[in-house]
Amino acid sequence: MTDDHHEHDLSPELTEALEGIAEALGRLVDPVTGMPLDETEAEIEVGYDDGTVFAGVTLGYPCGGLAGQWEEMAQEACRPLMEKAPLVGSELQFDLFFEAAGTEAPDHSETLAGVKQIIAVASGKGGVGKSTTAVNLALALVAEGARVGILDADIYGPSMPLMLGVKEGTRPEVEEQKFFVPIEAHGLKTMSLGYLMTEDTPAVWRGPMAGGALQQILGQTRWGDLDYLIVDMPPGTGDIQLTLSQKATLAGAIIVTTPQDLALLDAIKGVEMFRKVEVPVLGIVENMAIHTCSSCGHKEHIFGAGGGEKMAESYGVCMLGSLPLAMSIREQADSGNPTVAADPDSDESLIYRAMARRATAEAWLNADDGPEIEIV
Ligand SMILES: Nc1ncnc2c1ncn2[C@@H]1O[C@H](COP(=O)(O)OP(=O)(O)OP(=O)(O)O)[C@@H](O)[C@H]1O
Repeated sequence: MTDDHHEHDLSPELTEALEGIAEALGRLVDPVTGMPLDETEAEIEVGYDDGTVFAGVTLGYPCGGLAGQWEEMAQEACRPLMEKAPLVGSELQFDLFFEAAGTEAPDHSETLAGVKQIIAVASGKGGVGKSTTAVNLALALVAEGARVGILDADIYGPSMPLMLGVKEGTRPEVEEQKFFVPIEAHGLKTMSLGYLMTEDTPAVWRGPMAGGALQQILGQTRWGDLDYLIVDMPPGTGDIQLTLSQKATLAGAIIVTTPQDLALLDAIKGVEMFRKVEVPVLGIVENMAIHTCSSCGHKEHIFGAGGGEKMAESYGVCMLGSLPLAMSIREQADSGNPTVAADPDSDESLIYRAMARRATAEAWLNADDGPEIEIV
């Protein structure tokens, strides 16, 4: 697509050269999806003004961490054209943009109207590090350039207030007697059952009532404009999880597992549950997969290597990545400053960021194929 802003003053040679630039950009292979831009819904815009070629690529997932790589790829692909008449002597200014695809959700309440995609983070069983992963993935999306909210729907142990360093006893503001205002932490809009529970209430929220409570908290929070709302689901694959998946129009689900056989079997149940309700599984995260010895740095697959990968392959889902069992991940989460917020360029943070890009890229590709899924 050629920007027609200045087209009337462009010579036919210049117009042709700019079209060549657009074509060269269209052939670039997106490092995250592995697809040439031409085969995706990426938008390419090219314009020219006073010795500068302006080129922009808009992707459907946030990708700020790869902006430098894109710049190099674009400059290299366009160089042959930039070195030839009529562009020789001009400069190429390249910009990478992001625009999340919206999920059509006519049944959504007004509070969710500004939310483009809801993504669930789930696990087949408890204790695999689902909440830690959900929080770090949400922060990773912020680091990549998205507006993100997170709903802690873990009724059995809402750990988010602690993990995000929200002071005990902080309660969300209530507007018009029925809307919660999310609490901001580390650049995220957050809402948790933990903000509403007191020592006496947990029992009331659990069990059969929980599904309704979650539904209510999801719909009664004024999320505002968000690219992604991450829902940290309760562990397991029972009725509560199913209800939430059916009632909210989910753009996709991410499943967290550890590499042990039993956890993997439970993760398979998770994949099957989402498939049953036609929610696309965006991928599997393998957590606590490798142990690094804190004194000698030796790395070991304590539960055996490749379990998550094999499972992902045999179920036709994407393996988003593996996280090590790392003292830093636990300590940072437990002290209210999760890894990606504490050190966005550490090795572990880069893994979370790559996984976040890949998962949202999957959601983008899914949004392209055919009709939106709507379950009521
Ligand atoms: N990769 C990791 N390395 C080290 N510790 C981790 C890692 N991931 C999570 N943990 C730690 O494991 C514990 C359990 O994690 P978390 O609360 O995220 O699990 P969960 O699956 O959400 O649990 P539940 O289902 O009980 O809510 C926490 O103390 C957390 O800090």
